[in-house]
Amino acid sequence: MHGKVPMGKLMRAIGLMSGTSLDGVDVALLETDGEDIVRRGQARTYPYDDAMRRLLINAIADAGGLKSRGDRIRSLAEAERALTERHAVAVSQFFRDTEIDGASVDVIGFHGQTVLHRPEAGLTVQLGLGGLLANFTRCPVVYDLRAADVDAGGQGAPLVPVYHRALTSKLPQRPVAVVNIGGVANVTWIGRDGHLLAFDTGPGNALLDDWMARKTGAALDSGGATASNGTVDEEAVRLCLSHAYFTETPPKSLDRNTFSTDLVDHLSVEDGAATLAAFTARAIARAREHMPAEPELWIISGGGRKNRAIMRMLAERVQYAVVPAETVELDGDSLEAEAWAYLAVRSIRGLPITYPGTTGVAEPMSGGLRADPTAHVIN
Ligand SMILES: Nc1ncnc2c1ncn2[C@@H]1O[C@H](COP(=O)(O)OP(=O)(O)OP(=O)(O)O)[C@@H](O)[C@H]1O
Ligand SMILES: CC(=O)N[C@H]1[C@@H]2OC[C@@H](O2)[C@@H](O)[C@@H]1O[C@H](C)C(=O)O
Repeated sequence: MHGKVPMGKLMRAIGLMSGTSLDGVDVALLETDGEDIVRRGQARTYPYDDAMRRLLINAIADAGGLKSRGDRIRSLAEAERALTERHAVAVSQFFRDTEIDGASVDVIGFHGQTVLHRPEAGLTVQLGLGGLLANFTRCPVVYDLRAADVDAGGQGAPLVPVYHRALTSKLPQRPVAVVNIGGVANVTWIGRDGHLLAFDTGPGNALLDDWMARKTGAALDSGGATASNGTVDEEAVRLCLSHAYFTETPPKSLDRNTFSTDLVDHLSVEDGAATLAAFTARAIARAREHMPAEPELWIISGGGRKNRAIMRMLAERVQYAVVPAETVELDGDSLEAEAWAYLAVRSIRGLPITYPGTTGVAEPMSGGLRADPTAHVIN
């Protein structure tokens, strides 16, 4: 049942997200009309192995030399093919693990892997072969959802805000803030009338991950235990927060590698972790400087909600409650994958996915490319 679906009808969509932390493919099922109706289904994560992660790290390094978004220099072509195959495997594993019938899915929303994000130069590059994934999965695929926005002068990120609005439409608190703490952190502010303001706040966990890997060999600071045992170097945090990015008026977005751990290099593992956690939390709190009114609730999604140091430091600096997504019956691990399912349905229906308040485009606009499976050739 891959045919056309009339407006207003629910579609069954799969969302696929591979975020900046390079930890794996998040897969989620959603039933939605692309507007207010959102029925969240099952979700799973399929972690990358070391070889895939290394391929992506090399691709990100090589992407630094890209002049146009279509070029696939050095390791990029190999990484793009491997990434697409890994997503196809994740989809078939997902159908096996959840016993969902793949033929009942109307569309797949495919984020791909961001390897370069320089919207000021009109460039955002997500690896991912939509046509190949459509053929592997035998399902229509919507991909490249950021490109049209950047071509129209937008930031190309964040794209999840319109989904945040749908998810929070029934909550009594307004304005509400939804923060995703992944590799990078981003916030959506939703006003009483549904007005959206969204931007990347600063680092998420990427600096902390890099720090832990370099100092201890661990992939992350599990639960924020190391950061919780350290002392924040106030001067280093002050210097980190003196970066011009924080006073820039949104819309604005970041590349994973905009910030570095240089300013904490002289510290112990624990103090460095505490200082980086404080940098992330205070950069999020500083987002309030750009908001028209104080959010009455802060909902946190992404892996960073599991870092108790970041959560505590953020709660200390904002006026209202800071809660993990689960407190309001959302899933903080699958939210972005769900968003890509939602965005794919909006794309197919020609509904806007980006707005002046989210990416800075002049008018609300849709985006995304659609690839349908090609007919089987019978020899
Ligand atoms: N148990 C945990 N304790 C502390 N931190 C954690 C835990 N689990 C995951 N994280 C952090 O969460 C990050 C992954 O979060 P998430 O999967 O939301 O990011 P992402 O989607 O890849 O990134 P982005 O949203 O920036 O694209 C890792 O970098 C890791 O540091
Ligand atoms: C260019 C890019 O991939 N940006 C990501 C990244 O990861 C978090 C933050 O930076 C956000 O801007 C965005 O992802 C989310 C899912 C978004 O577009 O809403």
